[in-house]
Amino acid sequence: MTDFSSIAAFEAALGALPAANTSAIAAARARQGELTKPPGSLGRLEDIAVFMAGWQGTACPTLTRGRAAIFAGNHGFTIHGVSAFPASVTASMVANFSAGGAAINALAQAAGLDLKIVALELDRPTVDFTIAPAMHADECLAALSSGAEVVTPDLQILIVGEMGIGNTTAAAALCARSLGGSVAEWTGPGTGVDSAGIARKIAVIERALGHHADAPHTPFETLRRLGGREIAAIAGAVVKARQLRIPVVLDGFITCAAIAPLAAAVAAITDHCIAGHCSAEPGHVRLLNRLGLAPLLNLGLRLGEGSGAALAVPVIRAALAAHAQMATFAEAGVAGSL
Ligand SMILES: O=C(O)c1ccc[n+]([C@@H]2O[C@H](COP(=O)([O-])O)[C@@H](O)[C@H]2O)c1
Ligand SMILES: Cc1cc2nc[nH]c2cc1C
Repeated sequence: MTDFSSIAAFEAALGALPAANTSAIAAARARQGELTKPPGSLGRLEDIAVFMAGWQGTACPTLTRGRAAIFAGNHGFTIHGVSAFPASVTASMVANFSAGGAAINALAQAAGLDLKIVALELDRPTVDFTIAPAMHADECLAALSSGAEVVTPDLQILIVGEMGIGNTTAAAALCARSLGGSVAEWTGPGTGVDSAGIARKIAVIERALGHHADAPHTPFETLRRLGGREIAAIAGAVVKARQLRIPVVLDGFITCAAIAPLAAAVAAITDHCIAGHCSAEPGHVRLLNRLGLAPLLNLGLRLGEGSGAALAVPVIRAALAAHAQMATFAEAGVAGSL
């Protein structure tokens, strides 16, 4: 059984996003006001505890069952020389994930997360989007469903990450198409191309946007034409997580770009999302601003693999520990005001 077996099913899911539990939010906010600290002094930690309360539907949320889901895909437009690495690295890195040797293996373990790697037809790259849609509708639906399938109801948080040589080019195209602005504003070095490489990326994206200019501006059509399998899988996972009221931690530029087409149509799609970090890829800070998300960390990462999102999980867990374990003014006998 696939979750998104038709375009209508995906659009219906996007049109019926559940909201957080407002009474749990009010109870958690009230508890924050009673804890032994000046009001607001734990800054974002307070907001995180209240956010988690809203999605778990309880005043005192916990975080013991989290999953990092990393989606991998290959892109047809890599023939145009848009990455500092060959497309074969996508499959090689998937083997490295399976062997336990990648950054995300170490960081997921350090964060106490279950790690799930989903390689999406790496032997069959998407079509070069400068000449045709990257995916057929059924391929895009299959990718959306692959993302949804990793989201099980037992999870208390979902970390999304990706691996796909060339995918900063797809991400920039999605941002330009969904959010506007010049292609150059969304285009950066990715894995480390030089200024000539960035100029090549801009030219490739402009050709793609020109080719698809008359297509409908729906989330599905934008993902299908300009995205990739790993990108559509992330979109599917984020929507499925929302249906199950599971909060999502987004990683870098590509994971955020995966939801840009959704956010352009349904701004509330980010309500259950936390931006784990701000990537060094220059378009990411611009994209976070457009999505209305403030990143938890800013460590100069530009790796992908869900690395920055996994790093944010211990901060979220610490926010819940403070929320659950601190004494109230009444319990500690501390004066709560003048
Ligand atoms: O997460 C990010 O912001 C990020 C920024 C730059 C590169 N990446 C990773 O590098 C790959 C894409 O870079 P590129 O140069 O091949 O487009 C892909 O596997 C991403 O996971 C990821
Ligand atoms: C080695 C390597 C590891 C990666 N992890 C995510 N994107 C990547 C790109 C490269 C090139």
